[in-house]
Amino acid sequence: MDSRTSSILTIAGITVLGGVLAYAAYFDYKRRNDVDFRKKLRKDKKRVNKSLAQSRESLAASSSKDVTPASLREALEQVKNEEGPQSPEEKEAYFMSQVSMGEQLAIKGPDFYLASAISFYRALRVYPSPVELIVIYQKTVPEPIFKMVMDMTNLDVKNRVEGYYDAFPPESMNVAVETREGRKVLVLTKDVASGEVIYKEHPVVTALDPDIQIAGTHCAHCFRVIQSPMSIQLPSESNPLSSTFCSKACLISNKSQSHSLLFTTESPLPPEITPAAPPPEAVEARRRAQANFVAYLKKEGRAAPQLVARFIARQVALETSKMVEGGKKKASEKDDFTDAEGGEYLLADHIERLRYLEVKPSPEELPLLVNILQTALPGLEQFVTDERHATLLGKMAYNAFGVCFGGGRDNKPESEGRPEDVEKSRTPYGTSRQIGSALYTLSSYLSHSCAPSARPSFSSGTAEISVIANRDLKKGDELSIAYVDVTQHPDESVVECRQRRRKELARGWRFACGCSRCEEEAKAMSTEEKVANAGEAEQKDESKVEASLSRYEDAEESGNVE
Ligand SMILES: C[S@@+](CC[C@H](N)C(=O)[O-])C[C@H]1O[C@@H](n2cnc3c(N)ncnc32)[C@H](O)[C@@H]1O
Repeated sequence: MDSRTSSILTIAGITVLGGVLAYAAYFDYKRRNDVDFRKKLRKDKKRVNKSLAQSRESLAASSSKDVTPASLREALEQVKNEEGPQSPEEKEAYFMSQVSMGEQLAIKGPDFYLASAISFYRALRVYPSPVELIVIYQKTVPEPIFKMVMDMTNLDVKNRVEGYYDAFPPESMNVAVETREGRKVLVLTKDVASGEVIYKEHPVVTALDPDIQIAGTHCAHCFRVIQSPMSIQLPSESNPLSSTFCSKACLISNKSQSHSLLFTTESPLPPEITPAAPPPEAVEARRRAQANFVAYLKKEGRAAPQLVARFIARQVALETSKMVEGGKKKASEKDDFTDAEGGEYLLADHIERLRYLEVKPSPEELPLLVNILQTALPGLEQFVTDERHATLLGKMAYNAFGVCFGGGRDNKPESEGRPEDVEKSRTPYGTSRQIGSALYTLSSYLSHSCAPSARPSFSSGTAEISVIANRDLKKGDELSIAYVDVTQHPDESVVECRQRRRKELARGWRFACGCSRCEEEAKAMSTEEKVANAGEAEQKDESKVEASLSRYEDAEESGNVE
């Protein structure tokens, strides 16, 4: 690995070490708002003493000048196996004790450099802004020690980055992610029979279509049809989107994942560490920020901005829940997104790897979202930069599924925009028949075919996706679904059906379909052409696909990441 690759890897992976860093905002908030905070920190001596003892042990184990890659690997494993501090207070105390230990050991000379590096590395693992800390280390820590810290960081990041597709997806999903012809695809890990459910997956985030949301006919969390006596609504001041829930369980999940942060004035921190009630003007500012964002969502009528907002809120919620002892992911939360085996990978790891379309967000959108985060907890706004926001929108546009029950509905209001601007989601029934959109981790990798080997189904009556085999399939076969309606309609010829679906694919996902059906139909058409002059239609068809594609060519090159 050359030094450039290594530093890119470090920068890319460093946020992984630090998680979403919600507690950075929390530190900041507490420092500014809670005078007792520092006093409490000083009292928390127990954890400090424990980590000092750990550092003394490492010191005894490594008083040698010969630091080999094997000893660095061993040191990394040791640190990773240690039980780290949990709460923000513990993290801060631990951080300070490890930095001070690192400094003292560094002064003792080269025999103690590895032990010193271990301490600095421990501090780095809990610091809210690791990249910033590395810059400080570079200027202040002796060079050989700094190099050891960086070697450990790179090794950890490399293991995590490279090991991802070994751990994900879990074996129980019956598929693996493989790269074929430069694309990531899902490949079966066992034989399946036609009609068999290959895997099921819960969504990461969902957003009902606006008309359904207003009608209150479906649960805003799981999408289940509401049985009227069961419907639950929050008071209107905490429910600006007029969400209806099918059960208390869905209401609680939705609130804890995203609703509370985005649409209520409740504290975004766990009750154990909720600071004193904010002043009325701060509550009012938060409510205004939410109302403005909701007005924007209603005006736009698109799913992607809501999916992005809910995704960011969910990440914040996952991180803040870890701020209290025992607050790691609860068993009930586990199935809500496809967990990687070993549990080392976070929601951010899964989403980070998804490809995205280059999109131009409306300039209004980010400031509105930032305002919601900032008024909920000052400091949270740091998590969404322009680039991150555009990338997330592009990920939603590229990967979201349209959720359709049965064959889908036929009362969705017509979109007013130009066909090429209409938001598209992946569904074999067509976006016009969906009730809402949902993003899944594993299913994001499903590729398209006009003669698909599998189909998405929502047979549980919720947004949980089941992927079902369309025919008998063998281990090693690639799974494909139809992103668009590929059935030939009664009023369409083969040529027209081919043209319609290829145009939709080019507009929505920016590729020219090369599936076996498209190729066979093209061949058959060139024969027909001689007989019935159908070639004209074919040429028109291809030129339309080409026109759609060339419009997006630049974006395709820069927007799709591996
Ligand atoms: C939602 S992503 C699917 C995951 C993607 N294959 C990956 O590498 O991560 C959709 C993109 O996959 C690619 N894709 C899917 N099916 C394809 C196909 N049949 N032929 C060519 N590209 C396809 C296109 O670039 C499309 O925009």
